[in-house]
Amino acid sequence: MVGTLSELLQDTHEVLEREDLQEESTFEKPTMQDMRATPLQRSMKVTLQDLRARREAKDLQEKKQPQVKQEQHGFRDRFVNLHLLRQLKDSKPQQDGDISDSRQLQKRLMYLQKTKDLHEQSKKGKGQVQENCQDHSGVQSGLQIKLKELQGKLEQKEREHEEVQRQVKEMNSLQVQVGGTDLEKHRDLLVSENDRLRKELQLLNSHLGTGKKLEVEALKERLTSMEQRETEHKLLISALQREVQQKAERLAEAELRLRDSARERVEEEERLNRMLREYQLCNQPQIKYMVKTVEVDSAKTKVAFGQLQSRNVYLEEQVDLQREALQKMQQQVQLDQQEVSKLRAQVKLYDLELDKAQAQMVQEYQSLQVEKEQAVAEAFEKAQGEMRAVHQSLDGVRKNLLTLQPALRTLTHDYNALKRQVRDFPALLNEAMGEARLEFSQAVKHVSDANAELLHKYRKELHLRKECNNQLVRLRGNIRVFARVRPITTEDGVGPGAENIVTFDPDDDGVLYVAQKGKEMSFELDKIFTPSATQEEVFRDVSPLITSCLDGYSVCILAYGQTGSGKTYSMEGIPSDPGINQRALRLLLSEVKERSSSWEHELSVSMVEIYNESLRDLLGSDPSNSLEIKILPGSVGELYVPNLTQRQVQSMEDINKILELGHKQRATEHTNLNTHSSRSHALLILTAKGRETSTGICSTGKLYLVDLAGSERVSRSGAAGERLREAQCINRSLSALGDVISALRSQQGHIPYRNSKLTYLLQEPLSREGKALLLLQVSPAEKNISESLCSLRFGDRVRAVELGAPSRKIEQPPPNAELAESESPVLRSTKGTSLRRKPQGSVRQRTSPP
Ligand SMILES: Nc1ncnc2c1ncn2[C@@H]1O[C@H](COP(=O)(O)OP(=O)(O)OP(=O)(O)O)[C@@H](O)[C@H]1O
Repeated sequence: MVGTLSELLQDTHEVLEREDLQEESTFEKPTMQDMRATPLQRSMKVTLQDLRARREAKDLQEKKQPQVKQEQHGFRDRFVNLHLLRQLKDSKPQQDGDISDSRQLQKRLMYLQKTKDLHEQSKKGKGQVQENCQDHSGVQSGLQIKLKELQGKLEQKEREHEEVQRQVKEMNSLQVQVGGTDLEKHRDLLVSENDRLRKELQLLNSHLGTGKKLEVEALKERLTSMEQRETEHKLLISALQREVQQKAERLAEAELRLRDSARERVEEEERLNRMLREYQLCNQPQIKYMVKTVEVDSAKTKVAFGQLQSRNVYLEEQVDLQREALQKMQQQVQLDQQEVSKLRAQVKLYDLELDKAQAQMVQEYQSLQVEKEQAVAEAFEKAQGEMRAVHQSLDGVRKNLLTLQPALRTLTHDYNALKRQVRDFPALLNEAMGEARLEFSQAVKHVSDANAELLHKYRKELHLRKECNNQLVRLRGNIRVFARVRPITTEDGVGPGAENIVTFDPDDDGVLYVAQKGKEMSFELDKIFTPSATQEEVFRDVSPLITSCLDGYSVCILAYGQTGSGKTYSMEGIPSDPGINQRALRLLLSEVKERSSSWEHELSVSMVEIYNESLRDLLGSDPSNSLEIKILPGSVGELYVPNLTQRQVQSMEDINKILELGHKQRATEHTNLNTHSSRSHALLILTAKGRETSTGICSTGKLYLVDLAGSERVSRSGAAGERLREAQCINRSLSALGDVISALRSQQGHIPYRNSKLTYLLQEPLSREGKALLLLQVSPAEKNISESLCSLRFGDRVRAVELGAPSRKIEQPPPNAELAESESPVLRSTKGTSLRRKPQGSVRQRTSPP
């Protein structure tokens, strides 16, 4: 039994080790499937492993059952052997009372021995069951206590065994005293058998002692690990409980047999008593002697027997107690069995679920396998196709390579050559760049030289063209048209309206551009003065015309333009920078001086104003007097202005006084457009009478310097009342001027000079006998664009007018010069200037202009 328990523990140890290994193998080496499995699959797998472990534990228990059965068979065999031995002993006939006593004693001894063995077996089985229960319930302390109790019981049994041995020795001594026969031989055999059994018992006891110690140590060692694996041990508990149940059954069977043997013992005693009585009846004397002896001995034996009986009763009580414990254990076992059945049912459920999960997993695995195989097959086919394509392209590439190799060689050759060229390229490039730069600079220089030369030639040609044009203009008698563009002033204000819209051609001083609504209009005139042109520059260009009056020409310079365009600035100028009027007088004075060696000149100046179509003498004592223009009596349409003041000028002082007086008397009024806007036409009329000292030829030239009134529209000036009338008069006179120009341009037979005082007064210079220059004053501001364009268009029309070759007015000296002088209207009167008179002897000589 001890060996069986050790083996059982060993098996348990091995099972646990196997489980450890399985756990290690399960948890340390997850397969690829585990890694790919879903959480449900993993949990199912864990459950499956748990169930497998439980099933293995169950299998182990089932394996243990044959061992237990084998042990049961061993017990049974031993019991049968003892029973046969007892029968064998019993089958020997008792020859005498001593033998019968000894047999009875031996029977008793055997009975006691059997009882002891059975008790020990039951005790061992019970102890084993208890140990197993304690072991598998995991209650170590209880196990140790039970172990100690068992050890105590074992010691007690050993003491009882020693007591029995002592009684046996006493029986042996009694037997020696009785003497030996065949029965004694049987008795010796029984004794020797008894000794052998005792030795076996001692051996078993020693095994039990050492085995128990080893088991306790092993159990202590295993206790920690068994606590950790409580769940797995429960399975073992159930298995062991089953084993306990079987052992309990076996114990019950042994008890039955024990009862049978007790009954047989009673029957045997009765049979022996009966035989003894019969024997006493047959052999009375011997029996008598023997009875005595037996009686003597029987008394002692009876005492021993009584003791043994009391002992037996005690043992039976113990057996009953053990039986009760056994019944409790059986109940516990039944409960455990119920638990086991529940667990089995659960296990079956788990098995079913496991089977289902396995089936599902297998199905999934198969479907996945199929998908995988399909995917692999498709990928394989695709890869094969791609491989084929790659092979084909590779073949093509190989062929191309073979064909391209010569080309590659040539390309390599070319590449090397190109590489060399590239290497040499920077040097070549630098060289070429240097040469190119040199050539380019030379070419640029050449071109710039050529350009400069061309420009020079162009300018020269332009100048010549101008000269020719001027010559032509002179020959044709065209009215020359100059334009002067004033700069932007503070009076133009700020903003878009004050933007400059006039630009110029840098190479041609006769072209001007006006930008209107994104378009650019060009105007070609005889000369254009930019805003930067000075009074001196303007005067320089008009001075030849001015000096021609000393030669007997009638010359007029008209400043035309809208209010504020700079007419007065150009004609009068400012004190620090005088205009054409003062400069002209100064020039004429200097010319007169220059020509004084051959010519005697007399310069006289008149200043008139045409205001509201009335002619007023600005140098007269009463400028408000209106003068009339009349035809000189006795002349052919020669005009003169009666009572017009003429002042001779011989010096700069005279000029300044005259101009100051005239300026002071000029009517100026405020308007919206110009704070000092001239509301009248102002005319400075210079008469240059000359006589050539050597020939006596006289010349009369006239210079009309006209500062016209503003040409703006009435609505724009905001005029009303008196101002409106002024504006209407101004416009009417300017309109008359335009009509005269148009008539002249179209070379009409009738020129409407008399339509206004202005044109009437300017009849001579605006006729074929005079020279005229129109100085257009232009405002560059965007807000004045319409007036500027009107002025420029007017200038365009004027420019087309051909007056014809001008004529000098010279007079041959009369035979009686004194008389002639006294009768000359020019020299005779300072009052009443003769504008045109043809006295006898005077001629108008057409000459080329100087
Ligand atoms: N070339 C110029 N350089 C500098 N300032 C100029 C120039 N032309 C005109 N101005 C200035 O423009 C303003 C108007 O000029 P100005 O009085 O001569 O105009 P206007 O045509 O005579 O006007 P109105 O017809 O009303 O008499 C003046 O202040 C004048 O000094």
